[in-house]
Amino acid sequence: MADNPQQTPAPTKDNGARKDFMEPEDYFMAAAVLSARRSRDPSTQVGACIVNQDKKVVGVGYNKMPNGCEDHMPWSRSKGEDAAAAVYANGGDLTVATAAKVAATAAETKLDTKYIYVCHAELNAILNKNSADLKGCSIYVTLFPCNECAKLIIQAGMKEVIYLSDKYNTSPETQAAKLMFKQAKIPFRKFLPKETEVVLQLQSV
Ligand SMILES: Nc1ccn([C@H]2C[C@H](O)[C@@H](COP(=O)(O)O)O2)c(=O)n1
Repeated sequence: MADNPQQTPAPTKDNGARKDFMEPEDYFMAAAVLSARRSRDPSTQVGACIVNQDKKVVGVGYNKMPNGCEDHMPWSRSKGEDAAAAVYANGGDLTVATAAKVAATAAETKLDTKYIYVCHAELNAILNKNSADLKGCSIYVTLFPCNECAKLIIQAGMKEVIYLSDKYNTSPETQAAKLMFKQAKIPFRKFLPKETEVVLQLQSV
């Protein structure tokens, strides 16, 4: 050891430290998954956790309506789907449901769906940051970023994206995001957990 001061000394004996502690990456993705649980979105809860080069969490976020708008904005995915669901719920037949869906879709305006209002998890994590900037940070996300979030991630100077789900991989938003990450040389990779499940005890232990 004295020969090479750069080398980290190997532990000489077992110091009694716990061996089954959570790996850093599992912890960061778990923080994203837990943040997602805060979302009121009825179909997809998304969480994000930003980590700096010292492996410190510097921001978390989840998909939510803008502050003050939570109780007023629609969570519908499409007006047509809602109309059809309502007809089904009332015991209506498929023909009526289909007709309702077609009519509603034709008349649909974006103002009736969540997409135009909701703030994505990544945006909120970025805005919640507790550091001056996010240069060189990694972002752990439960769903692959869309094109708009990709722009934010790139412009913030983040260095990598680690994602859990890529369920919208054929959408133009995801494809555009991947194209931009590749051009900007920001690697993205699917998260591979060491632990596949984290159980939290919220009562006193
Ligand atoms: N990277 C992403 C992608 C989507 N979101 C949000 C936006 C919506 O609230 C929800 C997706 O809803 P769906 O189309 O699955 O009903 O997820 C996000 O925060 N970050």
